[in-house]
Amino acid sequence: MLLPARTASTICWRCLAHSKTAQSLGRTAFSLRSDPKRFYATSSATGADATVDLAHTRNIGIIAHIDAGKTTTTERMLYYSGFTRRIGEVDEGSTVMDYLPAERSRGITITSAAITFDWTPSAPGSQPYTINLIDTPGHADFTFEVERSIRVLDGAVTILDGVAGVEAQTEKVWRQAEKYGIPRLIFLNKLDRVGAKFGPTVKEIASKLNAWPAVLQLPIYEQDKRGDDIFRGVVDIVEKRVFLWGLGGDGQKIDVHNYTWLKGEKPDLYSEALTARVALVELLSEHDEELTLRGSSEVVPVLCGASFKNIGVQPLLDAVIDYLPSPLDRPETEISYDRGKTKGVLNVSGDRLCALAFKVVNDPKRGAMVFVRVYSGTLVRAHHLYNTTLGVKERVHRLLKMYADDAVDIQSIPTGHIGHRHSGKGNKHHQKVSDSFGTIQLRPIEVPPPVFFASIEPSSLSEQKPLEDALSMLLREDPSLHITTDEDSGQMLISGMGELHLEIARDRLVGELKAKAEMGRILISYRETIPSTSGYELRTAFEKEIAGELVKAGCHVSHTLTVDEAETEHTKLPKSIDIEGLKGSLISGAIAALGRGPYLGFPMRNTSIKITIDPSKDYFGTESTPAAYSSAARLASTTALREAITLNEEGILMEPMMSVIVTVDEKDLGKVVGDLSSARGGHVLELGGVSGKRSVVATVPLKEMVGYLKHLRSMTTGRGTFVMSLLGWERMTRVRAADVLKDIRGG
Ligand SMILES: Nc1nc2c(ncn2[C@@H]2O[C@H](COP(=O)(O)OP(=O)(O)OP(=O)(O)O)[C@@H](O)[C@H]2O)c(=O)[nH]1
Repeated sequence: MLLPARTASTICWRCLAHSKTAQSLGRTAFSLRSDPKRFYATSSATGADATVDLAHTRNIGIIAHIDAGKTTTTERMLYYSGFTRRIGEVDEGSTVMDYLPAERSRGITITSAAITFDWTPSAPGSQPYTINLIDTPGHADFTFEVERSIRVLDGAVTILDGVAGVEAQTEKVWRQAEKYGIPRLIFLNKLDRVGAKFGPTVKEIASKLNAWPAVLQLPIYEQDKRGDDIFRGVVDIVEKRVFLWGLGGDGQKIDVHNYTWLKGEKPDLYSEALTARVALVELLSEHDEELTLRGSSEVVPVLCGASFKNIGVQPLLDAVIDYLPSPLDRPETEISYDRGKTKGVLNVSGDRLCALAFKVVNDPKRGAMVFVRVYSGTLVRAHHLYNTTLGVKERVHRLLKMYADDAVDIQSIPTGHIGHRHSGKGNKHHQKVSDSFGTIQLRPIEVPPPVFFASIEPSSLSEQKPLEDALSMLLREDPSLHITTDEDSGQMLISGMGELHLEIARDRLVGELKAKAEMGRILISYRETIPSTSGYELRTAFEKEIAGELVKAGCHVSHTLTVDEAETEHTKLPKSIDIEGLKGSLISGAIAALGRGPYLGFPMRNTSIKITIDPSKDYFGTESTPAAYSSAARLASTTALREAITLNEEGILMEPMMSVIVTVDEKDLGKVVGDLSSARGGHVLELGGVSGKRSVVATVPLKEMVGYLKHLRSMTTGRGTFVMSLLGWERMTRVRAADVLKDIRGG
């Protein structure tokens, strides 16, 4: 059987992208839609940018485990496309994509940067393509950042470290991309490193990523004078060509040979290439039809190279064009709506503007910038939009095309494109409009619960306001950071996904946002609950002078061990009472009490509060205000919860339990398993992996995982890696809880 010609194979691969069926959809932090009543008619106006040909556009992301080489590869892409004049290096802190000072100093990506550049594929007669690229972070603390970017992409390049293979965080981001139906291709990087293994890594792609690897290239090595293997280039299985890169150059000079050369120079590799081609043809013929029918199997193109040595990046860019879909190739986007009685799903299409604001970045020069992906219609400068999250009408002040931290003003962002909206001077001029749309959700993501926290304090009283402003800016950028203020002491607590997450938040607050503040020790964020035996009821009356007026309210509270929610129940209320308003006040009071547990001030879990009002016993005088009812509910709830835990202190603290995946060499497996299960109190659930590299899946309390990376490295001579994610909270024994108490109180 013959492999289809280049165009035919491209079409075949495109079918693959097409075949991704129903996409998940949902909630978003913020989505935009033109106000159809007034602005629909004009929203299809075009600017210069609206003419961009969608078939010649790719919206792609670069995803991988930490340090696989995402930024290094992206910097080469920018260089070969002519976008930059010199290659930025992670190790020198000179990259375009990692432009934040915190990123450059640590050599890691923290926030997804977006960039637009053109690439003309190497096939003769090719037209230029526009690539909108997002480089995502690899560290597990920033998984939320990856997810919110992935959901707006049409395709992703997954980078693997040729020595480490498929690492745990790669599996995680791979599954995230799968969730949103994003077609992927794989770039097997770092093949220049000693210990790089092409074949075993391809096998790992099949076993760990559950994908069918379609090997499109094979690596070529040459021996130097000392007999060491030097990575020189790739054999292109599809085009039947050989690409060799000059050593030490900028990667622009590529020697191209045909198979006759390969047969003469490297007969073994030649026969491997023939076998690989047969395997590729068989794989394609097996999956081409099936894929469209089943849509569940994944055939993934695999390419190889060494970005740092400037090898393999140009063919990778060609592959992005050939094998990843354009916005036109993607299934129609769906939005779900909920207007109370009517709920449903709509396809987004036509001229009507529908865009998703998927991220906010505070630019030191330009202020708040909103990343926007347009799904239908055209986003035009100076037009008005309806913000479905806030229920307000907004004017588009400026539109920009971003080049990492540089920007160019544009008139419009057409369907299928990613751009930036300058958010103007906040929302204060936005006009509230009646919400005829109800709740509209487009590709929702969940903000994960924080598991670490620290106190944060201004250096002086006068710095309080600037600190609060800086924090609100940081929170706008990163919804996985949370701020809570202790109502009694006024102390602010910042919480987030991990130690690194909070350390970086601190560095950015003090460095970039110039806040004069101190952050306390980073501690684990526990949860509180009530004893399993408790069933406590309390009636409370609230009487207080607020702004010179005496206000009164009362209610009756009971709580049970169930799920996290506050319930209210009211009977026989006088007609004059606004039940809905009252209910809201009581709920907000109860929620405030649940947000700050009575034991150590951590949020409550698995606790339900029931509030009942008896008009014959509780206050309903003119002195009763909503604020008074809210305070009464808070007071009653807190007191009832406090009473419950003094009756029985056992098991009222809950700790985060983590799902941990550790990857180690075979020889270190025993040590690592022993350490996890005995020293750290974990449960080892599964041992996996083959050919010398093994993985351990375990559940371990987060408390025991603090500082684990350092320990793992010392146990495994630096070769072990791990990722973890939150599994849930578990009640702590009295002994473990006592340790926590001691630690928090500094005893
Ligand atoms: N030998 C070798 N080193 C590489 C290669 N590609 C990247 N590196 C090095 O690997 C390290 C990590 O590279 P990055 O590009 O920062 O990796 P990343 O995936 O962007 O990392 P995060 O953004 O922090 O997740 C740097 O020291 C690079 O110089 C390669 O092909 N060969």
